[in-house]
Amino acid sequence: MNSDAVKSNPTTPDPGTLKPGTLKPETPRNSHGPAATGITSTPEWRALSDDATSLRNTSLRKLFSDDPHRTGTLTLDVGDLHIDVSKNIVTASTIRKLCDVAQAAGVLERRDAMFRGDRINTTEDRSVLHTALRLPRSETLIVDGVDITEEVHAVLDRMADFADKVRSGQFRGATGERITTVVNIGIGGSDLGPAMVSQALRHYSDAGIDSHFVSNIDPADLVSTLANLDPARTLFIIASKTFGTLETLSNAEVARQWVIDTLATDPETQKSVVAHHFVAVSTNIERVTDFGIDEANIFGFWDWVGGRYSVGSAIGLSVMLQIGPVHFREFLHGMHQVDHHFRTAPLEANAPIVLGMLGVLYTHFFGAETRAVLPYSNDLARFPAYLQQLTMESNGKSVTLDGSAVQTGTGEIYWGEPGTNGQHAFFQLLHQGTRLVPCDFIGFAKPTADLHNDAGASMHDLLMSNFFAQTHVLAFGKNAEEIRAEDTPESLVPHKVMPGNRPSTTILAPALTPQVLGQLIALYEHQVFVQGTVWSINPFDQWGVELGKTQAQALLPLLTSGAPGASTVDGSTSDLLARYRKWRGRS
Ligand SMILES: O=P(O)(O)OC[C@H]1O[C@H](O)[C@H](O)[C@@H](O)[C@@H]1O
Repeated sequence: MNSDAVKSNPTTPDPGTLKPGTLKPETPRNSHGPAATGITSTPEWRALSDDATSLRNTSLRKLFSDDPHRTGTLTLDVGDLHIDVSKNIVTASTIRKLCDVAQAAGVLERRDAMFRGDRINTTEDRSVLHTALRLPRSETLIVDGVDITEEVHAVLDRMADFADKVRSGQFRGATGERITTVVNIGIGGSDLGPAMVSQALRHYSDAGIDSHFVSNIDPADLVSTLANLDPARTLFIIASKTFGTLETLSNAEVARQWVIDTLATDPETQKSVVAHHFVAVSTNIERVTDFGIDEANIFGFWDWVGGRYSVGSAIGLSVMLQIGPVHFREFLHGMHQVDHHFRTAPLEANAPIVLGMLGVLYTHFFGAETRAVLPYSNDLARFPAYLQQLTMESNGKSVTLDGSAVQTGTGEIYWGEPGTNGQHAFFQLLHQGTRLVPCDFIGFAKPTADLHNDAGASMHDLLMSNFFAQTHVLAFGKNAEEIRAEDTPESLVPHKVMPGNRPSTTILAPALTPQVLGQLIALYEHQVFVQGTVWSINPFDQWGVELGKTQAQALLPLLTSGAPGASTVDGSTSDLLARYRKWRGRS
């Protein structure tokens, strides 16, 4: 390994440990061993590594004063999104090097393979075609002899027809009442996407339909949701790709009983009551019909749509019912705009590539382990949670596509809260803590609704002044000299120093419309793809969640009785189970 490679090795001790005030990052703490093969042994990676070494010794203050045109060059535009990356610790030359690495990793070839429908999800032998869900009707995509666009639009048309009927009152409950409440029962990708979008686009709700989302196996979720609902006016959507998920099926069974108990006057009417109050979204028609939902009430999708990539499929039915087919199509159009951009924009202007690669840069060369996503929009409160599944279930992997151990860190940890709430909670650590946390700030010029305080100030302006102030302060801070100039007692100066040099990306859009939300989602989806390719992992499987599920099934009998099987669990779990049984009044 030459000296350049040593510099790029994330496990090589770095003399510049993180000191408050300079934010020189400590060596990344991942322990994946020396980077001997794959992307980290390419000349492109070494060039990036050299650049990162000098970047770690500079500051955003210096970068801004060295290049007055910096902001002009370090911005990207995609659809309605204006993305300012100038407050990242990079130069235009770094962006070129990041793009070189992406190219060397085969991002472009793999991207084209994904859009073509190649089976790039190799561990499940599946195509990855969530991008086909938002193809316009006019664009043909044939995979394995099947006209994918036609299939997609056939389902969209059925959804639209159903949505129109429910929204207009043509489709009614078993007793003839209008449907005014929709409860989506699903979990993971069958919940987080529609729940997030439903909240984000609540101001597009125009047919008097109230949406609820039940996901947790914790009965508190279903109980609290059903408490104030009228079954005669409620439609349940059972959303599950596999229709085999314990949480969803248990909640669905209880909901079905609740409806039958109230509305089915005799056993003869049960079937028709279920048909009036239950529809399903799934790829598994057989299981849905076994559950008792009529085939006519099933909206299908395909195994080439990953759960966490499925909000543009029939999984979005609850959203379509709420905002209507026209706005739902605008949402899909926004996603398609970013798909098109990802396919066609030159590397350095390609927003998903640049943003995904910034995450790679901070992960490998700045010791960052997390990325905060901070929407300055209360309507986007669930966006960070949605992104957690999208990004972490996708890229939380430690073996490469060929099954060997990864030689690099993978999977940024995503977290966040809407602004300004986060400012009053964890921003202290962002500003003065010892960790480097790259932040994505997302804001909108126009409010969904505005109010004015006694001084006549627009509350949306107050929100957005915080949005702009935070990225400025994170980047430039306030040094000791500036603090002393304010007559601060010397003993307080070190406490008040704001180190600055904390990177952030600003995503600004005109308004939170269905189209803009679609753009935001696709922007993050494709970042995940870019990173997964560079790390040589499969972002489209999720084997790691299976063992916990089977273990829970195996443990279930031990929650009731300590008898046979107790000896098969470890001492800690066994003690905890005994205490649980005791507190539940069991033997
Ligand atoms: O849609 P379903 O088949 O019910 O799956 C719901 C969720 O459960 C699983 O555990 C997966 O980890 C998720 O990727 C998936 O979205």
